[in-house]
Order: sequence, then structure tokens, then C-alpha cells
Amino acid sequence: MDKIVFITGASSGIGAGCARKFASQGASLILNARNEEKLSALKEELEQQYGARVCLLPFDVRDRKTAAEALASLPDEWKAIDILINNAGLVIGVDKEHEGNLDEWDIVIDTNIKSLLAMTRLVVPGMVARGRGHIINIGSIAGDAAYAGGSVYCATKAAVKALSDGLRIDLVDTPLRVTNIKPGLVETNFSVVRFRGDKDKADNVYKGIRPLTGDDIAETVYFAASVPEYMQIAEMLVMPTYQATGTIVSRN
Ligand SMILES: NC(=O)C1=CN([C@@H]2O[C@H](COP(=O)(O)OP(=O)(O)OC[C@H]3O[C@@H](n4cnc5c(N)ncnc54)[C@H](OP(=O)(O)O)[C@@H]3O)[C@@H](O)[C@H]2O)C=CC1
Ligand SMILES: CC(=O)[C@H](N)C(=O)O
Repeated sequence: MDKIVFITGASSGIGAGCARKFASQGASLILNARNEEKLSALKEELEQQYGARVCLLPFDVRDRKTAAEALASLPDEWKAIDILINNAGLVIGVDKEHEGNLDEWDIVIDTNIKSLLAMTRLVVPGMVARGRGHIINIGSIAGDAAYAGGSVYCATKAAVKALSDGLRIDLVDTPLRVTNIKPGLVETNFSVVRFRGDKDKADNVYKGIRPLTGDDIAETVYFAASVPEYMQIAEMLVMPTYQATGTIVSRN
């Protein structure tokens, strides 16, 4: 794949899985996250293992000014981004809507919704001008229905669906494509962040079920990106076999 792929939240989980998959297929990668150390280790791995071209763009996606400056600072050979994977996201806590911490929810809403919108606003005009591009948003099964302790997170992922659908409508008269990937249970660092570093609570989320991995989701993202140009995978809901909805899971 001779394309430039920009992945936000590439230092871990699904984003890192996407970086490995696209690198293995010959893509050039622009990788973003806040943790520069993890990004540098991944760059070294991708260069050594796949001979990939990798450009690091570490910044906090919530910081619009830095994001704009970072993208503007890209060398010319990196500017023509073909695929934007809006993946950076998180949740903190499992609090009830009337009891949670508004400052934590600001972080969740700013990261999962406003930053996705800001990255789209920064990258997509160039795609439109070049007449090619694909925006792949990482939504969630959580966006399909609210669940206990997930109110704000579920709302952000419902917003990712609406933003994906809206962008697809806005771009309907262009060759650009928009995809919303909606994973179910995927074992990454996500639950560790959700439970504020409590590894036992995080491990409990995946007890008695074989969860998906970041690499599994990366396969679906790559599939969506590699179908013929006249095809658009609008949405994919991908979950473990023993999961039926965001909350109905059979555990042994
Ligand atoms: N795991 C799951 O079960 C599911 C996850 N998802 C979604 O998948 C996406 C990836 O999550 P997942 O891989 O599971 O979790 P991880 O915690 O493993 O990865 C999250 C990534 O987002 C980055 N990130 C978080 N905040 C910021 C920020 N402000 N600026 C830049 N990067 C940021 C993190 O990097 P760093 O900390 O270095 O900045 C990290 O690379 C999220 O959008 C999540 O909502 C959807 C459905 C299921
Ligand atoms: C992290 C996710 O989006 C997951 N599907 C969940 O809500 O448990």
C-alpha cells in the first residue's frame, strides 16, 4: 500500500496495532500520541521489522494550536495524507451521570469528540483539494446504546457515529470515504485507564471471555482501507464471538 497514513493514539492498543498492520503492507506512517518514548520504540520496531517510513508527531490531540502547528510543520513529502485514523480516545471511571467528576468528563469529551473533529478539520480540506482520502474513525459498540457506568463514554461514541455519518454526507460529491469502526471488547490499556491504573479491575473486564486484540481491530481497519475505491465501508461492528451487545457477554 503506497499511502501516507496518519494515526492518532498510536502509542498503544488499537492505534499501535494499526501502525503495525499498515507498516507491514508498505504504508508510510505519521504516528501521534502524547507518550514520545512509546512512539519512538514503535518507530524503531516498524523501521527494523518492515523497513517502514515513519514520522512521529507527538502532541496532545486536545491542544488545537499545537496540533495545527505540528501538521503545518510536516515536511512536504509527508503533507499529502491519504488515510486519517482518528483513534485517540479514552474514558476515566465508571461513575453515574449524576455523580461523576465534570473535570474528568471534560477530558473524555474533549479527547473523543472535539479532538476528532479538530483533526478532521485540519486534515480533510487537503484530501478534498487532492481529490483522494479516507477518514477512519474508531467509534465503539458503546455508541449504539448506553450502559451502566458508561453514560458519558457512550455519548461520545454516539457522537463519533453522528460525526462520521455527517462527514460522509458532506463529502458525498467527492471521491473521499468515511468509515466508522465500532469495536466491542478489545483488551488494550483502555480498561487500565478507565479504572485509574487498577490492573485487577481492568483484567476483570475480560474474565471468562476471549477478547479481541488491537491487532484484530487493525485487520478490520486495514480491510476497510483496502477495498476498491468505488466501495465505501460505512460502518463495521466487530466483537468477540461470545459478545452480543455492549453488555450481553457469555463468560465461562
Ligand atoms: N479497548 C476497547 O475495548 C475499545 C476501544 N475503543 C476505542 O479505541 C480507541 C483506542 O483505544 P484502545 O487502543 O483500546 O486504548 P489504549 O488506552 O490502549 O490506547 C489509547 C491511545 O489513545 C492515546 N491518547 C489518549 N489521549 C490522548 C490525547 N489527549 N492525545 C493524543 N493521544 C491520546 C493514547 O496515547 P498516550 O497516552 O500516549 O497519549 C493511546 O495511544 C479509543 O478511541 C477507544 O475509545 C472502542 C471500542 C472498544
Ligand atoms: C471500550 C469500549 O468501547 C467497549 N466496547 C466498552 O464500552 O466496553
